[in-house]
Amino acid sequence: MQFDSDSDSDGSHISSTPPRQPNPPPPPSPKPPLPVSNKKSKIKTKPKPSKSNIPSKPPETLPQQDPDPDPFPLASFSSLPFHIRQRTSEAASTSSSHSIETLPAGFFSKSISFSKIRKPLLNLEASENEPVVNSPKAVVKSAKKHPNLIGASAPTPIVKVLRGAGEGNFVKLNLNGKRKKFLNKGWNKKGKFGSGKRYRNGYSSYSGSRSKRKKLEAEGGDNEEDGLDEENAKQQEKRKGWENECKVLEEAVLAARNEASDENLVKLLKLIHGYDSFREGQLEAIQNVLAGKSTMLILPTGAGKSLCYQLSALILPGITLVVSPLIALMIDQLRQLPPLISGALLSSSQTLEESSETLSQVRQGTIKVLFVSPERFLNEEFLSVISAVSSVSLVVIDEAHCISEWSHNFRPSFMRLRASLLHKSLNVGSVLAMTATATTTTLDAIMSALDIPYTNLIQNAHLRDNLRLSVSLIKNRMKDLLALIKSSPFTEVKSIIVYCKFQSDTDQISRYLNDNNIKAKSYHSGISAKERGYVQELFGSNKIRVVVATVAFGMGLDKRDVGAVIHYSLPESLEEYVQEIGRAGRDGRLSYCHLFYDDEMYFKLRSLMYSEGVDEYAVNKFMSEVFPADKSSCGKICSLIKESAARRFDMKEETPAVSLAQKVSAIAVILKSSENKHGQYIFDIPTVANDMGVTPVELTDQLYDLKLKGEITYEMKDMAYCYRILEVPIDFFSLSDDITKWLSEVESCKVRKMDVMFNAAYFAVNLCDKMNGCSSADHTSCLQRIILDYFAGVDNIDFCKKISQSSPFLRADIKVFLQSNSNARFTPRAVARVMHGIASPAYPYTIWGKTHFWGRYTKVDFKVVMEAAKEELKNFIGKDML
Ligand SMILES: Nc1ncnc2c1ncn2[C@@H]1O[C@H](COP(=O)(O)OP(=O)(O)OP(=O)(O)O)[C@@H](O)[C@H]1O
Repeated sequence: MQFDSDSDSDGSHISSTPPRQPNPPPPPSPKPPLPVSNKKSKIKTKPKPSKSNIPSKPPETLPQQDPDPDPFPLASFSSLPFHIRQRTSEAASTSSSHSIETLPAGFFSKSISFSKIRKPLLNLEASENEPVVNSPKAVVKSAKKHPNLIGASAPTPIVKVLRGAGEGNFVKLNLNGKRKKFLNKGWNKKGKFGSGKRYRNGYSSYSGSRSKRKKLEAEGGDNEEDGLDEENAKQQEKRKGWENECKVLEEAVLAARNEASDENLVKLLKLIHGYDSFREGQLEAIQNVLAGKSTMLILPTGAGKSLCYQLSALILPGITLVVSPLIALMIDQLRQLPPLISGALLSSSQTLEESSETLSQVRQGTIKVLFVSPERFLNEEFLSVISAVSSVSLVVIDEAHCISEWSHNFRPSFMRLRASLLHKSLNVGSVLAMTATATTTTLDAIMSALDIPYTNLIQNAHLRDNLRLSVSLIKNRMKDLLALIKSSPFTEVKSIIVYCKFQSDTDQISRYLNDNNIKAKSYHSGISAKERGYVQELFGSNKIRVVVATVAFGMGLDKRDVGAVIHYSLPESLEEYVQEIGRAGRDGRLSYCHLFYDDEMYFKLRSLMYSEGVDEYAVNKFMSEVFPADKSSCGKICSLIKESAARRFDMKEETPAVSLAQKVSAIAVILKSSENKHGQYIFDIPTVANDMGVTPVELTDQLYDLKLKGEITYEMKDMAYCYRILEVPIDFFSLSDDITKWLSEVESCKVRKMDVMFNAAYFAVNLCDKMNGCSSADHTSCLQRIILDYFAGVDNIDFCKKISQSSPFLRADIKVFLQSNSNARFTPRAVARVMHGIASPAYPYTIWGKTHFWGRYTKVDFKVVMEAAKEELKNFIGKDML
């Protein structure tokens, strides 16, 4: 659950299942209450939120317009405890020093595999954005034994793509100028290349000729003998050729391993990738890594960062781990791995069997590059397998900006990837952090977390110069877009991406474009994974010309001939803008990036920046949920139930549960500690685990075994974050204060990014003196300068101040609002949200959207509105109450 999804009105939104009264909650007490809740009973008794109250981020002034969720949600339950530690502990950053420890994925390895069973393959953002999650409630029903039970109940297709495992791993390799097909397999365990028998054109054709010979013999065709001999000779020649190529490669790799000279590396580059030379930054990065120097690599999008770890991995003796934020990205990178480099991926969307198989390959040393999600990386089982088996030569942190909360895409689980963990626990040779978008602040955070010295920073300009940038004020929305696409140079462009902020816009626009004879499809996280894959495929094969997408599209997309990127809505930051325009022109050809902007969208998006914030009162409330009042709670495993809807399996009863209980103690305990609803037993995993004296993972293991045997089926409900309390903080108030300040800084940082983005667009259109190549249709020069300044930390981007810092009627309006809703209780933030038209669970649009103050003050700074609300609330309910 994200903070964006809740209100702070009574602080309860921070709790896992806030009360969802139709009416606003009571006002906050002057001091946030100390923790008093009994966690266990709360978990049991918490009401399930009604659907209408499920928190929403969208601006409810336009109810259909749901901004697509950030693929990297800012904060979650799992993240906050983490930050608690970050803020309060000077100690080493391993999980054991946390006040609480979000239980690592390994701890719940079995339960994670359950969640996979429930997830469709390409529900990528969802599955990967789930941090350390367990489902504490399960519904168990004894099942009919059926041989296909698991298959039937486990529809998830295999995500792992183990190279060399089948046809799917065919990759074309340009070896010595010739393009040939291989069944991938490069290095074997001894560090030698695989034998020629994996060469597809070798043995398969060879055996083909044997069968042909048999057939001919049977037919008594004497005259064919000569032809067969000839064919055999050809095949043997081919095989020899392959063996020679292997030898050449092997020698090249060994030469580069012995001496990472420019010459040796260029030779290898040619052999492996078929390129004649390195691009800027690549050679230096590879040489650094091979010399064991941890390196920070900042290269523009599409500049070829992946190649740096691919080649290094081939040369280095041990395994290379690549930590990536999204499964889509991992799959894409795995596909792009040259065939001689054996690769696999591990993610929380795999079944137990799949991940076990991969881990066993890792144990055997047959995997050279392993892609892994950050959650998986922090999994205890994974860490122990990796540290026990292979030497880890290199850890690559892709999209490394996710480490920093000051980036546009903060991913809490990335933050736990710290030098101390990588070097102490895994004895990693070196770390390669890569990103295309990092401001100086973000860079500082990454480099300090990963202990990378500034001498090892390789940085190149942030924009490719084949991108032509332009901006205009949008007036007639879709008509302007259509006119643009139908005008030169866009009219000549084959593949176009149109980025929108809201899902509903993407559907509407794609319909509109199709109506106007432009083949388009929409893409956002609200459509099914299958459909998304289909759209991507259509676009990839040029069967549609335009994809109208939210931020969900494009990460990891390496369609080289995207000729234009159009921003229909203002991106939230220059980082996002740079990332998205980076999808264009990856083939090096001149490509066009047009940005539409307008004040209204800016105000709306700016207001949304405040939808995630929380107040100290809310933080306190959250803390009292996290840490039960019982001081002896150290070591206890607790859970906070997520609001996500439960999924159901189709369950049929055969063996009565009581009979099963006689055989299996877990079931006996479950029957005792669960309520039976329509034949289903609903229980709390941590509670049952505690009753049994086992860990939740042991319990879920047992359940999984029973499921494999077909004894039970079950589904997980009320997803929750599980954590173990390591230490109850002594000073809740200062801790809350720290957390609140931190959250407020993060919020301000996001708002600032939005302002900078708007100001850049405004400057290009209104203030640029149109020199240095800029014109009314081409803003490349000034935008490039603004972007470079921004990433370099030059802070001169306050060109215009559209947001008001005061309003004559604000106080009066707030007063009227409070008076007319005197039965409701508000915090200043809650009032400001109403005035900005931001819905929250306690103040949903369905109720509060009707007030005519809803969204009235989006042009006035949120903080100014909050201050005014605070003053009015003081007058209204008395000074002491705030
Ligand atoms: N030295 C090179 N010469 C020619 N092409 C190259 C070279 N290095 C990489 N490329 C190609 O450039 C394209 C983009 O590379 P890659 O996907 O690694 O970019 P990236 O920096 O990771 O981009 P992003 O940040 O957008 O993911 C790929 O098709 C790759 O094969």
